[in-house]
Amino acid sequence: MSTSTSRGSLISDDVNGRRRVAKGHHIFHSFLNPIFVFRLLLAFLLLSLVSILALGYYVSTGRHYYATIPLSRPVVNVPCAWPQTRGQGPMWDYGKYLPAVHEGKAQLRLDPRALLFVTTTHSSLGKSLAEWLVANRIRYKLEVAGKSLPVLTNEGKGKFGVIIFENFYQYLHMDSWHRGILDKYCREYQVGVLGFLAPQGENVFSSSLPGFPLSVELYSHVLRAELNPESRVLRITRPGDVVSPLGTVQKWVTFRSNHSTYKPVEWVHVPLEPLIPFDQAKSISDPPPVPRSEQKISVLLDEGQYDGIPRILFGAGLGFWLHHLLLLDGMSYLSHGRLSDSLTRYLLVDIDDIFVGKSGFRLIPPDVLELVEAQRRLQSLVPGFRFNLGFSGGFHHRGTPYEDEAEDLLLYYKDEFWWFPHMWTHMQPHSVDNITALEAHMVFNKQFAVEQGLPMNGSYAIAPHHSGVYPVHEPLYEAWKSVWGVEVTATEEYPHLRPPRLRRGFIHNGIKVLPRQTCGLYTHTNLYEEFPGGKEKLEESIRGGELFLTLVSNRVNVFMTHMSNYALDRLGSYVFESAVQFLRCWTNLRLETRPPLQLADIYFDLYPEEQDPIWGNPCQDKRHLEIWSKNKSCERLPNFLIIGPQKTGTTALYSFLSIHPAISSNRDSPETFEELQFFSGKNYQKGIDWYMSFFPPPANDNETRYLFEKSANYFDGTLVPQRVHALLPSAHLITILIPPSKRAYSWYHHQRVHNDKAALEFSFHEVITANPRHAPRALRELHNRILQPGMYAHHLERWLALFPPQQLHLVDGERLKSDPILVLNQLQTELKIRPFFDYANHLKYVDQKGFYCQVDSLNKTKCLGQGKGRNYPPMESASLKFLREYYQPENTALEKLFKRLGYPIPSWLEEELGTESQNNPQIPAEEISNNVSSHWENPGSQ
Ligand SMILES: Nc1ncnc2c1ncn2[C@@H]1O[C@H](COP(=O)(O)OS(=O)(=O)O)[C@@H](OP(=O)(O)O)[C@H]1O
Repeated sequence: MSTSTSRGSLISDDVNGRRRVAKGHHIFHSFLNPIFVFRLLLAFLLLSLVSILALGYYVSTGRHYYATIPLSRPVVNVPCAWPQTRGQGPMWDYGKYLPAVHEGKAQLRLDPRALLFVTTTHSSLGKSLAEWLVANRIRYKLEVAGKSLPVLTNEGKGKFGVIIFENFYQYLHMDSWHRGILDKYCREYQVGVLGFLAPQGENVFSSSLPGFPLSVELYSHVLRAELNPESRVLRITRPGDVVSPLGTVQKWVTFRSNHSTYKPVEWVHVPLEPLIPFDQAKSISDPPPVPRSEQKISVLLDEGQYDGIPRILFGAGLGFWLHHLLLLDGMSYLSHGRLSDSLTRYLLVDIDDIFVGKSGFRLIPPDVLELVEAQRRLQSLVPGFRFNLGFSGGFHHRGTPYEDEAEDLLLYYKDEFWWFPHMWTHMQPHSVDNITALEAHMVFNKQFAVEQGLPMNGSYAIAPHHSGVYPVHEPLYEAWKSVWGVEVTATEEYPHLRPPRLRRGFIHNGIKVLPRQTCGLYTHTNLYEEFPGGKEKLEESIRGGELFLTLVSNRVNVFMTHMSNYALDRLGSYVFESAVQFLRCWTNLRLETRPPLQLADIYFDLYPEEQDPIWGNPCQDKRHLEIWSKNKSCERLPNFLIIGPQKTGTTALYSFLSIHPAISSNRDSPETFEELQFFSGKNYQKGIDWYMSFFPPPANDNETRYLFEKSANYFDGTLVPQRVHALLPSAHLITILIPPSKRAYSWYHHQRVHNDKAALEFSFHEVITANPRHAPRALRELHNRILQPGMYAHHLERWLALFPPQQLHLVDGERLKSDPILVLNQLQTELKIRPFFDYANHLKYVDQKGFYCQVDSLNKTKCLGQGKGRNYPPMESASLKFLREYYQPENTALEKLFKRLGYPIPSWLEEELGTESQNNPQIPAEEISNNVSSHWENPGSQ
């Protein structure tokens, strides 16, 4: 039945379809009609339902939320003197002041490295200076001032391009001998000194600097600062404007001089009369008068005319953001450009999860239009700039109709942007161990990209929550390559999220991983007024703070943002437009952009040393643990390692330890047998999943068990200590030492058995006495490989630089041969292995072999193979004599090392040093560390 009104008539169809017409005067009577009342009620109910549905729609579209946000979004506003005055010249003509060129014509023999003198290793400015150098990848050597000087030259080359003093007074008060050496170095190698004048005393003072025609004054309050646009120091730094307030600096030192060697770099304005605190002013409408002020020099260049050494002096530390830039420029100036970096910075802004977000926090059509506009504005500042959009197709059209409309609009503008894939449903790849399942997710997303005709940037992908990129989940890398042909990704997590300045890149399994930066915006950071910690914090980050310094210090910047950052308040566009404008105002840096693959090539060309990763321990970082497969466990990593060196009895110790019921070794590798040689060779590139796969999975029986591995070439591998320390920082390290001459001889015979050409061609004596510079290559190499590992002290010091002595266990290899039972029993105690296993019942001396061998449960002996305990003629006395002399300095250092660590001196070492007749001096009890091992022969006690 339908109803309609027509000119006062009520026309209705009855149930039989006949049309009934009621005249107007009948209407009143109709009100009393119960059918009419019922209909009215029905109509009212219908109306209510429609209203509820309409309200529901309105609420779900997100428009309501949109209406609640402040009408005024933050508007980009970067005051800057130069854009307005450029070419018009009322202030300065900035057109004239191009970035200074610091490189001179002279060929300077200088390393691009800084020498940084700090007051103490914990002093705050010293720490900030070191951190800033690290962030800018500037190599430096840190020294505590007041101690002796480091070696300054190497083969006629200056080792440092600039000398920095955290406290310049320490340079001034250096003893004359050291000051003389340092100044001589600076003059001869044309190196400058950069110093900070730490304020001394509380009140305003004035004093002269000893030895210089220069006086300093201290001010506890300055009004504003500005740069000298004519300063030849300014290279990265551009005098953007007059700036205040001045960061966290409490006190300023200013400089005064009449000598022409001194030139201002930065000025501050100091008040001429005491300031009236604002709360004491009569009223807001009657603010205190602008105080009269005087300009003082706060950063000073000494051109070196006075004493031949150029210097740059800072009247305040890095608490004032501009000083970060001036420090870089100062180092560049004083090192004649040896410590200069390029002025180009690359910028890529990823918008992850372009379809992922809660309703109400998603883009609506005006946001999309604004995103396109913001991109156009950014393009005028960063040529070719495009937002890089990450998508999970499974979330497409999951918003309200209005939000879905925005996605349609975004896809309409698809060619304006770059696009890259996430997972289809935004799932975390580390939670899927099966490559096929991961590939299936990716294939869905790929189909989506094809259907939508997305202009894929190609070869770049990002994993949701960084999962699987680092710590590496091998199936992700494999699936990425097979489905998308991924060649580049990025993460914030390598080596760790914090501190951001230490984030680095690496290459794994053919995929280049770039470091990713954050701009302070996360999925929930959407409203300017509600920015966590206050909007001032965001402004500070943009205007000289963290975001600004990130852009300055990173040549390649890949930023992570999210879709919701471009909805609501559109903070994402605000932040990047402001940051880019601020950077352009205050620096001469040129911002450029490139697609990810090109960026990755640029990055690894700049930093080739970063290509090889250093695998960290996922269990040492809570965040890493969260994005690590539940099926992986750090219990599958070894507790201790036998690190070598080769030919010292490592196989014997390995096989004897393996008898212990609580100790398990790795399973054999098809290529390198019982040795995995993970940390020392190309296996390291295979990653930690590969390494862990050789160890038994955790047992369910609650029994404590100890895992270990032995690879005898770890001992002298250059990168090995660092790699082991990164993955196994609390591992115990066992090293076995025998006379280095004997080790060399054993290794020579080992090489002959393995048909090493040079070993077969040359006698042992010829090999060890070969000229390391002029001998044929094969001989030279053999010479080095035979002799190098015997530099015991040198190698042990490299391990000790990273591991505490308690984790290093030195085993006397001669004692291991003669009394392995004692050695193993003692080692169990040192390594705190439970339960104790008495080896007396499990090892037996076998005359035929000439060594101890295992005894099995049937009382049968099992000796090591023929390759261990070979028969070869004794070493010629001439070779022995040569080697004793060759190793003499190293053996002397080893003796000292033993004493330092609290070990008794083994008899073979005394023999090698020719000191066996002297009494082994008793080590005072208090010097003997817990590490003392009775498995060392102590001739003193014999
Ligand atoms: N119990 C037992 N059985 C056999 N051999 C023993 C044993 N204990 C120590 N040694 C000595 O170990 C030397 C081999 O050292 P490595 O096992 O470290 O060699 S390798 O680097 O793994 O190739 C080997 O060197 P060579 O004598 O030159 O063959 C042995 O002297």
